[in-house]
Amino acid sequence: MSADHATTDHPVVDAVFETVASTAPEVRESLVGRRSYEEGENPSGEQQLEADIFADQLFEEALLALEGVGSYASEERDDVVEADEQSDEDYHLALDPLDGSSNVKSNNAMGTIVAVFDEPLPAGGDALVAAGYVLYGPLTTMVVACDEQVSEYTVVDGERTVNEDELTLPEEPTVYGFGGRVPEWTDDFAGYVGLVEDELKLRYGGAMIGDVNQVLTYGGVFGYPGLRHRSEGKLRLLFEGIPIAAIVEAAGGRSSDGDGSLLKKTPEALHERTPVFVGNDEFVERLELALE
Ligand SMILES: O=P(O)(O)OC[C@H]1O[C@](O)(COP(=O)(O)O)[C@@H](O)[C@@H]1O
Ligand SMILES: [Mg+2]
Ligand SMILES: [Mg+2]
Repeated sequence: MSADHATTDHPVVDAVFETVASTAPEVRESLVGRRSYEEGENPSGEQQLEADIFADQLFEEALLALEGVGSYASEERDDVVEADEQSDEDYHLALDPLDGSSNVKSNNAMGTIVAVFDEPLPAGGDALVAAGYVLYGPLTTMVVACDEQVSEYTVVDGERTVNEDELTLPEEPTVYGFGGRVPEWTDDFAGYVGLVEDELKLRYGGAMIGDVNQVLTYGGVFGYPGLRHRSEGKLRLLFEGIPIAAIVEAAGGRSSDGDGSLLKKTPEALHERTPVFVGNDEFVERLELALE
């Protein structure tokens, strides 16, 4: 990190997150009047809100215009979009423009997830250079992980200010949140949840970014498991799993697909899904033992 700790040693990464921060207020404002569903579905077969599509277009335009950004992929579109000019040095971006967008209707927290790779997409954790997210909560905050360092910013009027430049998971975990309907959980996973319930407090908001941010703040574990009728779970490896894994691991925690780190995985297809678990070491390790 550079001396003021606000930026990284990668100018394009800095430009990407500055642009994400400067776009965030517009995304927030755009939610007014865009809370209804569109006719179509996204490539994962989920209904899209007008806000999902609007945010995707805003980020695509703003980020592809940056020098050094070679391509843009998002949860809301089938294929990768390439920049007009290409170079071997380019970075490639994977975004979940609105994570937890079903929370827009009920006015609960949601986020934007950004992953920066140095290889064309789909790429795996070994090609990840930086990852971050914006959380649209009572405040707008942004967390960025790069070079094993995690910083948290407050975003006001599109400008980011550092709150914490060495964010780490608290050593004494207190919260957990798991997605999927309980009858859809496997017996092994349900058994693990029984143990977690004895030690931690349930906090589940239905937007991965909100739920993961709680784990980063209070310590604990978040997961969206493989389900009885969908063993790959719900979350997308490229747009959700890999970036969140990178942030939590850089903050001193651990990630897993139930078997090993999500950062060891490379998606074969852009919209591939995976079970996702992140949090304090001990809870993710026990999860892997429970699912063995
Ligand atoms: O409503 P469920 O099944 O608990 O699912 C919640 C999960 O789905 C998601 O909303 C999926 O993300 P999108 O809103 O980007 O599709 C996650 O943020 C969240 O963890
Ligand atoms: Mg999402
Ligand atoms: Mg989304």
